[in-house]
Amino acid sequence: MSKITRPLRSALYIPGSKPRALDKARSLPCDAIIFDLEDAVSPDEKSAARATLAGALGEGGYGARLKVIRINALDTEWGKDDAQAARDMDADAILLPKVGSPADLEALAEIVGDRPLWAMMETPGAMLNAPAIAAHRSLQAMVMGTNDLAKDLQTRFRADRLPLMTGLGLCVLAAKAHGCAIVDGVYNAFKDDEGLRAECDQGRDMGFDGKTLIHPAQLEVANAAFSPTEEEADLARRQIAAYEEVIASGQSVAVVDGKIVENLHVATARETLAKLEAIAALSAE
Ligand SMILES: CC(C)(COP(=O)(O)OP(=O)(O)OC[C@H]1O[C@@H](n2cnc3c(N)ncnc32)[C@H](O)[C@@H]1OP(=O)(O)O)[C@@H](O)C(=O)NCCC(=O)NCCSC(=O)C[C@H](O)C(=O)O
Ligand SMILES: [Mg+2]
Repeated sequence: MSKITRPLRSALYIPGSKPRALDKARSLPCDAIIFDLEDAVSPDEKSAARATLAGALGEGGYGARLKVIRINALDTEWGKDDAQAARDMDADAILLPKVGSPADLEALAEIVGDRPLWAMMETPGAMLNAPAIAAHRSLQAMVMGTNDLAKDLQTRFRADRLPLMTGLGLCVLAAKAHGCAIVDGVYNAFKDDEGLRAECDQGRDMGFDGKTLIHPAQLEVANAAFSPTEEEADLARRQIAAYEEVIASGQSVAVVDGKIVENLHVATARETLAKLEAIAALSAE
């Protein structure tokens, strides 16, 4: 069971320094907003961005969207001030970049208390320490930082992300083992819908809950890719019905479309329908 039960199909980064984008986000169809104080904000704008973000969150208006603040790492000149400021802002979680071990999360927890934490998974060390990071008591979600990971691994870009697969897989395993949500990395070419769709589909197939995004134009593709399809919903309903029928007749295995359906498949089918309901509830707000 995941520590976050609401949909996380789309998590849009918004530079904390851009009032227009901060305002626009109040009407965008994203499941989560990552208010960024790190890479999307230049060094000379860092402290002004902190104040701008505090103002925007104080004003509110972000509705049911999950609000996450990405601070700078604690070993930077801005990290501690960011953490103290974020502690007092109206947000659902604080996202720490460049997490290397649970000690990094512990250092943040010392400043922000029991606020829920998210971790950027974006270094080779983080991939190797993923299970220990996922086990931290305050951690609710992992976010892949595929740009930083590719940089540290000195990989070349490949559409199939083969060089990143080991890291992505390790983080998915660690997150699932500890009930954390996990959101895939960004797709930099924000005008390339086909490339984005392919990467979202790959992430969905791997078990990611959703995708981090850098531009509003990417929302529709990600929301669709991480929503159950009509065919999946129809199959789920038929599996549940067929299984209930065989159980009533004293058996334990049904067959639907030539494939066996056991209690574990029914659990997945129920999750599919629950996810659809959660998405519908979000859209209705
Ligand atoms: C990529 C951008 C710099 C493009 O900006 P811009 O040229 O302004 O785009 P548009 O003119 O097409 O914008 C149209 C309108 O949409 C608003 N907008 C744009 N981006 C966003 C956004 N992210 N959230 C909300 N609203 C947004 C504009 O304000 C326009 O609005 P309006 O004028 O009212 O029509 C820009 O999109 C951008 O800065 N994106 C975010 C970049 C970012 O956050 N980067 C850091 C996160 S990624 C990362 O760090 C990766 C990770 O750590 C890793 O290691 O992989
Ligand atoms: Mg990064």
